[in-house]
Amino acid sequence: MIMIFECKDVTLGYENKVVAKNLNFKIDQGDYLCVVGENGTGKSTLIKTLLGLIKPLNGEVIANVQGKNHKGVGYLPQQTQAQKDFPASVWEVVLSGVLNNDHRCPFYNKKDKAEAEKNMEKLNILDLKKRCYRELSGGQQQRVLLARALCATDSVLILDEPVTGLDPAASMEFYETIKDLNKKENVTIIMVSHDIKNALNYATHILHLEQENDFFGTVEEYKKSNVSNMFLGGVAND
Ligand SMILES: Nc1ncnc2c1ncn2[C@@H]1O[C@H](COP(=O)(O)OP(=O)(O)OP(=O)(O)O)[C@@H](O)[C@H]1O
Repeated sequence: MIMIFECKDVTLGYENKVVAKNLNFKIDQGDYLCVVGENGTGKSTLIKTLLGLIKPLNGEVIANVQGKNHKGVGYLPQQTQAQKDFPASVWEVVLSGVLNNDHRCPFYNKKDKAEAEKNMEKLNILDLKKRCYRELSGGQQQRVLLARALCATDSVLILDEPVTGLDPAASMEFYETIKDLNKKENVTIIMVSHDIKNALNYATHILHLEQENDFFGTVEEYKKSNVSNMFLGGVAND
């Protein structure tokens, strides 16, 4: 098993504010982890910490992230209204995914363009190439952002509440796409979600953040745990 992330006794938070304490968990290549929990329990703070955007207040975060062509993680942030209105073409949005620490030159080369095209094909959005991003539906926008994220990595995707605002059909389509990337291409998935039912359907592991009562384990272990019983009130066994 190739370890991708490991948190050892990690305390998450900001200056003078502890958000979560004593987190211990490990994510291996090919895992599909859903991070669940009530509002404000630190899910987004954990994501920022895994991405290295903020440092843990205590403990150790070990990251072992390597893509095929690029280093790093593909990241799909929570979309703000301003991002939804971004005035660029689909092609420009996807292509910008290749820009990372290793890419110091502001121009795109042939390899970059081939990578962007390949990921658009994979996500079935080649026909949207010339469209303006802000004129797309929510589901189409998420596919564009996913193609963009895949330009940054082919090994780890981090998604923060990716189906928020999508209708049920678009949500299911999105989940199926993520499932294919995980199962067929062994992409490690870390997804923050409030959609617990689908988290339990698709994930291999659950990290439930709750003050003083965090849980980490497989979906099967989670379904049997006290944390899930209290949180779900029976959904786990539906
Ligand atoms: N930049 C920041 N500085 C200080 N405190 C912050 C900052 N960002 C978030 N917080 C606080 O940290 C706590 C955890 O926030 P976080 O966004 O990680 O929770 P969450 O579980 O993702 O919530 P939600 O489900 O509502 O998205 C909250 O109390 C929040 O107010």
